[in-house]
Amino acid sequence: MTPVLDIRRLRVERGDTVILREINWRVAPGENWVILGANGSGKTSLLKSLTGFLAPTAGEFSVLGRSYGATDWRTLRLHIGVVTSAFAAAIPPAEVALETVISGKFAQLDLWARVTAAERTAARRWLRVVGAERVAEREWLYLSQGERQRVLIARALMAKPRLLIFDEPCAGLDPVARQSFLELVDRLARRQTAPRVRNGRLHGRHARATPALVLVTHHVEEITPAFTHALLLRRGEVVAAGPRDAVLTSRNLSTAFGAPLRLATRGGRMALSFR
Ligand SMILES: Nc1ncnc2c1ncn2[C@@H]1O[C@H](COP(=O)(O)OP(=O)(O)OP(=O)(O)O)[C@@H](O)[C@H]1O
Repeated sequence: MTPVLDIRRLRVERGDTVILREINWRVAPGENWVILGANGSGKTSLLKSLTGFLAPTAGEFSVLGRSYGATDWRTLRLHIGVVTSAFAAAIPPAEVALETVISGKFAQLDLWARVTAAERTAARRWLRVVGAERVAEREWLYLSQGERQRVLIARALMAKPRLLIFDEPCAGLDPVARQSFLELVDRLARRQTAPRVRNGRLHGRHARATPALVLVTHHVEEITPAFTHALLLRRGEVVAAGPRDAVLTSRNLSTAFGAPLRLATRGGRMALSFR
C-alpha cells in the first residue's frame, strides 16, 4: 500500500544551524502518530518541510506517493490539513465560522463567487462533526479558544485531507475543553481505524478517504489510545520511531527531553514525572 508519508534522510540546514538531521519516517495507512520532543527539537520544522514551507537541504520524501520536487506543492497541500493556532491571526475577525470552514476547501482561490449550497451543507456537517454547529454564524472575533480549534479542524476536514496534522492543539485550552477536544480527536481517529467493510469494500461514511492523524505535543497526557505510533525528536534527530508501546518508554522519553523521567499509565492515560 502506498504510504501516507515516506521521509528518507531528510536534512534541513540554515546557515551554520542544522535544524533536522537524517530524519527517516514512514506513515502507513491506518496509522496515527504522535510527535513528541522538547522545545527546539525540530517538530515545527519537520511539519514545515512536509508542507513545503521549509526547503530541505538533502534527502527525499513523498506524500501519498507523490515525491517532493516532482509534484506541485499546491497539489500536495490539498491533501495535508494542518490545525495550528498559528493560523488564528490569518482569519478575518469578522468572518463567521461557516465561512471559515468553507474557505478550507478553496485554499487561496477566489472563494465567494463559487460557494454552492452543497458546500454550505458540507461545512455545516463538518461543524456538527466537531461539535461546533451552534457557532456557525458567529464571528471569529467572538469565538473562544476551544471553539476556534474546532472550527479550524472543520476547516481542515472540508478539503478532505489524507493527512491531518494537529500542531499543539491544546495550547490555551482549559482542562475541560482540553479533555473534550481530545475526545473529538480520538473520535476522528476511530472513524479511520474502524471502517465498515462489506464484500471487501469500504462502505458508508468510511467509504470516503479518512485522514491519517499526526499530533504534535509536549504532553503525554494528550496521547489518546487512537494514536498507534510515536516519533520522538531531540535536537533535530529521531530518538525513536515506531509502535507507541515500544517507543513511549521512560528511557526514550528521558533521552528525548534530556532529563530523568518516569512514564506511568493511570486509567488508560499516560503521565510523566521526574525520577
Ligand atoms: N529558518 C531558521 N533558521 C535558523 N534556525 C531555525 C530556523 N527555523 C527553526 N530554527 C531553529 O531550529 C530549531 C528547531 O525549531 P522548531 O521550531 O522546529 O522546534 P520545535 O520542536 O517546534 O520547538 P517548540 O516545542 O518550542 O515549538 C530551533 O533551535 C530553532 O531556533
